[in-house]
Amino acid sequence: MSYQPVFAVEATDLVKTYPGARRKPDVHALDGLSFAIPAGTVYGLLGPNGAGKSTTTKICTTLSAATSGSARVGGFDVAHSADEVRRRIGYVSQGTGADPRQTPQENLVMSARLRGISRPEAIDRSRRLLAQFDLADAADRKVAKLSGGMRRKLDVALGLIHSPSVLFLDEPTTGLDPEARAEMWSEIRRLASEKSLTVVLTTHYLEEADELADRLLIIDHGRAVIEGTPSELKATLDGDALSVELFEPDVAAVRAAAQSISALRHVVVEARGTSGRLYARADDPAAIIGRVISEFDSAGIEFGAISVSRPSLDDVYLHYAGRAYQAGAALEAVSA
Ligand SMILES: Nc1ncnc2c1ncn2[C@@H]1O[C@H](COP(=O)(O)OP(=O)(O)OP(=O)(O)O)[C@@H](O)[C@H]1O
Repeated sequence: MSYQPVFAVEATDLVKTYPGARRKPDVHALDGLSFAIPAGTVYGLLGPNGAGKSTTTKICTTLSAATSGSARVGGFDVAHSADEVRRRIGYVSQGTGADPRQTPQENLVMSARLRGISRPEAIDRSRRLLAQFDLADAADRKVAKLSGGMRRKLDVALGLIHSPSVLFLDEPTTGLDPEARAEMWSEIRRLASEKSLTVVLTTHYLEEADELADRLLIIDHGRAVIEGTPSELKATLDGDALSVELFEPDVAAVRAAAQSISALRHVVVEARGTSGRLYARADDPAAIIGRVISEFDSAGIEFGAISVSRPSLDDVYLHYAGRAYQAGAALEAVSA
């Protein structure tokens, strides 16, 4: 039996600074990021665009060097034992890795041969992977003719051709239609059931991380925001979520009106142009909707739909990052 460390990936104080373009300041893509990924799990690296997810993946897959800090994959240091690390990992990047002029079968066999696998073994592995990913019928069609979902599945199969112990999937469902996304989710769930494989899943979809990850790390501005299982993270939040749609909001007035309702906690008001949203938490928000309506009416606040929900990862992100997940940095966020 091959040795498998307790943690498939361990990163300690990773810093990555890209030099700024002409006269622009340096970009601090990673700013002291640490995490440990238990072997045999699906681990989600979750964060908005530009959070530092791809940079983290590139360092862990030896494609980029950290400015400082260290990372170990499969027990080997990425900087000092890059070959050992490469032998143990599969990496499925955001772009497709398959040659569009070749068939899936040819791509897989070629990839296996490049890894030093014998031709009969390469053919055998490629057939097995095509069957596993439901691509057997497309095995002899040119990749250029395949749908986006089929190509993405082929990318994942290519990442597995040498039987790695850690598979890095960088945004595997970005650009896929809902049907292809659902299919990819079930492929990832199947991979998750293979205890000898650790999957590091980079995503900016909260729902995807919630659905697939055993544990997840929320990253923002190159720093860890919070880490845990999706249910642990949701359980850290007290009460349910109340959200109110706002029209032409006066942020200070909305905040004052919300704060006058003592049952509302963790009030965040965001505004962009003529629209905005109030987020708050309460033990029983449905019971205080009437109070919200009367306070807002008497303060002359224009509002639309009011919704109440159980804690979700959106709420976790809002709570720990201080702003709504979908909203960009351009939003004016005020928390209280
Ligand atoms: N080669 C580079 N040169 C300069 N800046 C870079 C480079 N690569 C990434 N960055 C910057 O580093 C930061 C983190 O980027 P990174 O691609 O790691 O984020 P991400 O979370 O993967 O985002 P996305 O979801 O958009 O891929 C961003 O500000 C990005 O613009």
